[in-house]
Parts: sequence; C-alpha cells; structure tokens
Amino acid sequence: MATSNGAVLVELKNVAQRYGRGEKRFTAIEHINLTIREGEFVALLGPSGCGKSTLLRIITGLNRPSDGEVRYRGKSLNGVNPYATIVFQSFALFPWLTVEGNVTVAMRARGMPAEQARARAIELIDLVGLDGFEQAYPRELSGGMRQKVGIARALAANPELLCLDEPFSALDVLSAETLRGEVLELWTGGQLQIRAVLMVTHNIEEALFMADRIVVMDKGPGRIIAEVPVSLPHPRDRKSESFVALTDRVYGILMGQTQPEHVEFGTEPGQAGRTRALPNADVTELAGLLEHVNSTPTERDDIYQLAEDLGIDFNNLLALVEAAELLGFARVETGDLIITPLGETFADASILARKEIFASRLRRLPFFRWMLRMLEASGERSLRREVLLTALERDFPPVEAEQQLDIASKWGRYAELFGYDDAQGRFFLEEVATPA
Ligand SMILES: Nc1ncnc2c1ncn2[C@@H]1O[C@H](COP(=O)(O)OP(=O)(O)OP(=O)(O)O)[C@@H](O)[C@H]1O
Repeated sequence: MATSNGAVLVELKNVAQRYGRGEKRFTAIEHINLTIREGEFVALLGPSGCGKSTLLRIITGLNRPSDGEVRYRGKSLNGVNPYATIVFQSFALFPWLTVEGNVTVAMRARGMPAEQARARAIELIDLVGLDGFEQAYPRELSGGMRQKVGIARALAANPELLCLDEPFSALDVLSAETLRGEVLELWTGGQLQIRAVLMVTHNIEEALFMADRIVVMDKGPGRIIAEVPVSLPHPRDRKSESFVALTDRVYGILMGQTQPEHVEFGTEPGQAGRTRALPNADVTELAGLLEHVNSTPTERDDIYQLAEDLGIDFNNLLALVEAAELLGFARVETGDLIITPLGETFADASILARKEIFASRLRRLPFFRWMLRMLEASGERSLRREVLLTALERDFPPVEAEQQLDIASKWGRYAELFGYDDAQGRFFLEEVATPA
C-alpha cells in the first residue's frame, strides 16, 4: 500500500507551536516540515513531550500553529480539518450508549437522517468485526472490542486521513497484537475509504510493523530528527533480517548511538570472547530511575546526587545505570547520567509498550539470544535450570553463573520472552500469537 508518489494530502511548512505568553512563552515544536501522501501509513515516534499530540492537533485543525503553514490538498487549512479524524488511546466511548449508538452519534450530530446513520453504522460495525454486538454496551466489551468501536466511530465521519493516537497502548499484549493485525488487514485490504493513516506511538516495533514511514521526533524543542522509510511487504516478519536491521536503525536514532552494539555487548555464553555480565538491576527500580531522570529539568544528572535523591545505595544505583546503558536508555559522561530519547520513550510508555521495548532490547543481547536459542532448540521448548546453569559455568564462576541466571530470569519474565516454572525448576517459551 506504500505509494510515496500518491497525491499530497497534508503539507506542513516550517510549522511551530508556542504556548503561553511573556516569560512563560514556550516553544513546543518548531521547524516542522512534513508531507503525508495518499496511500501512506505514517508513524510518529518519539519521547513524551516532543509534541506528537500538538502535531496531531495542528493537522486535524484543532490548533492553529503559531508559525508556518498547514495545507490540506494544497489549500491552506483554516479551522477544523473536515477530512481528518482521531482515534484516542482511551477509547472515549459514551458508556450509556450501545455500540450502535456510539457509532451513530457523530453522524446524527452532523444531521444525517436516523435510518441512513443506522445503516452506515451497521456496515461499519460489521467491517471492524463486531457483527452481533450492535446492541452491547461498552462495559460488556473487552478493551480490544472497545477500540474497534472507536475505530468504527472515526470511520463514520468518512475521513480521508485517519489519525491514531497510541491506539493500542491501553490494551493487553495479546489484544494489542491481534488488533494491530486487524487494523492492518483493513488498511492493506483496501476496504476503507481512508487515504492515509497517521499513527502516534511510543512503540518502535509497532511503528515498524505497521507503517510505511517512521517520523522520529525529539524534544527540547520538539522537532523531527529523522524519517525512516519502511518498504517491507506485509505481513511483516519481525524476525526477518531486514526487519531487525531497520529496528536497529530506529533504535540507533533514538539512542543517539554510542558504540556499535557488537563491541558493547560481548559474545554469547560458550563462544570465544568475553560474555558481558548482566548488571544486577531490578526492572522496576530501573523504570523508577528513568522516570526520575526524565522528570528533572536538566539534561544531565549527577550520579552521586541521583543516589541521594532516590535514597538508594550507590552500588545499587551503579547497577541500574549500567543496565540503562546496556539497554540503550542512557549514556554516562563524566559522572553524569544522560537519558537517551529511547530511555525517555521507555519512561513515558504504557506498561505494555515498556515490556515490548524491553523485550526487543533484550533480544539484542547475546546472553538472551543464546538463552532463547537453547530453549527453541530443545524439543519441548523448555529446559531445566541446571542445564543452563552448567552451560553458564563455562563463562562465569559458579556463584556468579547462578546470579546471572537469576537476573536473566527476572528480566526475561518481565519482558515476557520466556516463563519460569518454580516448582519444576524449568524455563519455557511462551506461545505468543503473532498476526499472520
Ligand atoms: N495547551 C498547552 N499549554 C501549554 N503547554 C502545552 C499545551 N499543550 C502541550 N503543551 C506542552 O507542549 C509540549 C508538547 O506536548 P505534546 O502533548 O504535544 O507532546 P507529546 O509528544 O504528544 O507527549 P505525550 O507522548 O506525553 O502525549 C509539552 O511540553 C507540553 O507540556
């Protein structure tokens, strides 16, 4: 569906948005140049506060930019953009209305006769796969189904441009994955009248899985730092070489790239070369550290001061800092911790998106690659703890090997890369449904 030579729908030229007055005047975004063409699915990726929502509001005409020009199909946009609608992460359904009522309401408000609105609603409800639930109330539906109502309602306005504002981030892992596949099917199947999709997300893999182009933003002030075209055919295979290479590229942009990963990460256990030990960092504490650093007004935070502010032992903080570096969430320079845009993205993300970011970072570490391969290679996709431990003892002294496996177990379970059965002392791979 990627047709980068389709007609231009949206054109932003040198757009800036400033909020407040006088001394409080603040630049949310500036120097934004962006074009969205017919046939494109564009993802907007970047840390919280970089101005993604501001940009959506400008494109849909809810905000008038302080500077620059917004055009839609070549015409200057003045007021609300009648060709665009937004689907929100929070679903924003009316709880007292049925599914049909929720989809019909906007059409009725625009003056469409009741029967016509009803017929169109039934059609759309069917299209998003909620046939049979027309008379159900939002509380009777799962999160994924509620979001489908949100999508059907947005489609009822017959938009050319569908804006999705973190549409999957309030869902659990499996529902999010299923709904991504279904939205893509609708889009690539050409059943929709929409001409282009613009999706805001914190989730790098989601952007790569769905979009034809990823617009990466950074903040301070909000601006576009890169555009990455994604020309892989659908359905995309997250494990394919080209997908992984693109993921690396986007991570590299978000991390402000330090050393090449193969230099930093070391080798897999059992292979020649040094296996880098995993720092003993608790994931919740790591998230807490990143949230704290992200909330401080300065770009750099002194590591000693951080230990004091957070009230944690200095050695514990060092382990957290090392984990943050290993995962690309932060850099250390002359005693200061500097959070990367990826770290900011993680700190701001929903629980689900955090898990996905964490999982995709772990899959890059030789330690986890080795563990996943061992588990996959075993007939039952599971292994006794001792088997892994014995293998690790070739690279680490016994006590350390044990500790390494414990850390890997906690990180891997948080990321839902694998499970661990305490009673049986076995690691196992979970079956995760991947959309076709
Ligand atoms: N109405 C407003 N008045 C003042 N400042 C605002 C207003 N709206 C947004 N901002 C500020 O502008 C910046 C960009 O906000 P925006 O919500 O567009 O970012 P975002 O990338 O969408 O963030 P998130 O991912 O958290 O939704 C932020 O610093 C925010 O605090």
